Amino acid sequence: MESVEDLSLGPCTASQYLRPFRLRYRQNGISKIWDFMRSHDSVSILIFNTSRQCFVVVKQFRPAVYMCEMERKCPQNFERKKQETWNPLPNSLPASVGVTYELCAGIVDKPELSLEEIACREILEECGYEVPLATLKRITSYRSGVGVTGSKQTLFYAEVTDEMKASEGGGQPEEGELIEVVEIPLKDSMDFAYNESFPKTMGVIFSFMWFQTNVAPNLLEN
Ligand SMILES: Nc1ncnc2c1ncn2[C@@H]1O[C@H](COP(=O)(O)OP(=O)(O)O[C@H]2O[C@H](CO)[C@@H](O)[C@H](O)[C@H]2O)[C@@H](O)[C@H]1O
Ligand SMILES: [Mg+2]
Repeated sequence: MESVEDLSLGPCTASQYLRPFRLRYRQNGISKIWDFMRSHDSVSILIFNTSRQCFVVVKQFRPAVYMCEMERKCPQNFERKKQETWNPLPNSLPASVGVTYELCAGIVDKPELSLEEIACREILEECGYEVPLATLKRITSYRSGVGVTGSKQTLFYAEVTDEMKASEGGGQPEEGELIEVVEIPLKDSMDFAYNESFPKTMGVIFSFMWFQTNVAPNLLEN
């Protein structure tokens, strides 16, 4: 699917996405420190296409996932030899080890927009469906990466039909996004959720299960 080449690893000294800090504190009289990162909150959306009885999810290359595999297979690349410079990395792993299945999602980085507005924009940009704001259903919110970022993720549900398809989706090319839209038939969805050979986020697994309990029993048999 993807080709990833010319890799090199460098230090992250200033980022608009991640800001590392160390907190010193005393808890019940005991002095402690904790290292953490500030990152954006996010929204994600479980999309179900009723015309085709399938979930609409996205698939994309995630550098963080790819580099976990890199560290597992070639730990020497993470040695802090010349941390202040860019160290070239061998092209030893296929890009596919860093590709994950995810819910359509986006970071919350526009204070002037509501979470629902951000969610609707992401659905259009990434998956190509025009979803009316009022039809979006909030499922719940939860904390992710509680040891490191603790950021809040809010999960929505959107029902779409083929008639609501306005574009191919795929993300914003000007932001470098390269997203594949994938349809998972409802009948295969629980097998997919538990099949570890399809790397995926917890959001996919949880929301597919939520659907089984909360939506599937109300679907008309056809
Ligand atoms: N660390 C980084 N380095 C460089 N560029 C970056 C970056 N983070 C974001 N970007 C840029 O900002 C864009 C953000 O895209 P989205 O708003 O779709 O968020 P995304 O779905 O990637 O992650 C959001 O949603 C998922 C799913 O909830 C969360 O896991 C995730 O933390 C949250 O950012 C990326 O395409 C990229 O251009
Ligand atoms: Mg996204």
